[in-house]
Amino acid sequence: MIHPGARAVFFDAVGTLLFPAIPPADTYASAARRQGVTVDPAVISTRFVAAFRAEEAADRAAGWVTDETRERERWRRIVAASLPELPDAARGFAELFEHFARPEAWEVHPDAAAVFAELTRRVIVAGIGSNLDDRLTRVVAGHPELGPVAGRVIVSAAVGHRKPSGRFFAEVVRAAGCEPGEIVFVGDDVENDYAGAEAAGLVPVLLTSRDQEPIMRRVGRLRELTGEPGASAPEFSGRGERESGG
Ligand SMILES: O=C(O)COP(=O)(O)O
Repeated sequence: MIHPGARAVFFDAVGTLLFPAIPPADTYASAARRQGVTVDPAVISTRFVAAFRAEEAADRAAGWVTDETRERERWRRIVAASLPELPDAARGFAELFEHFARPEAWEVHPDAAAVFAELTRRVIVAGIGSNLDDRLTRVVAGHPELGPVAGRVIVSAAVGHRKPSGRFFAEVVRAAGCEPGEIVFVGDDVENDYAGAEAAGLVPVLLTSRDQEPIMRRVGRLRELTGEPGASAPEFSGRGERESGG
């Protein structure tokens, strides 16, 4: 799946390399319980997805512009919309924002170390391109197996534009230090990762267990990127949901 002329591979973070260790809705429900409120995680999940999509729609309308302040505001609004019954909304947001900044809140895809080792062997540069904010640096630093990408973590809040903006992918190209067509971008989101990278001239690969037409370049699991068929190892999808949770 990595074409012969490739000189760099950049990975999306959430849903590709990193997965919430606990389903985000359960983490939200625990935050509510600490304030004496019981909320069904299934209800939280439905509200969360709607709030997450609303924030994405607002970003699209604003030309995908972002920064650290906008990211905090995104998550403050998503927490408020997911847990409207919290007596102390500010406390709930602060606890959840901090929770997802901790390395132990996340699991690394079990294929990651083997894939990075193979990229190193082929002298291919590896990095991360994520819509998460500055907290990602702390999360990556807390997982030794992410060491090979730790020096090239590109987050949209620092770039000033979110995926799928071409401005974001231009920064990936700059960090990779080669031509767009020499960069493979791997992610689980059809619009933000696959279509965004493709429009910017990078070579996209979708990580998905579903048979999605007309996506031509896809892998069922990370290991297939460097040539190993997925069938030899059990499927890994992470215990958490696709969205980062805060
Ligand atoms: O959805 C998020 O906030 C995390 O973004 P990512 O999937 O680009 O890492």
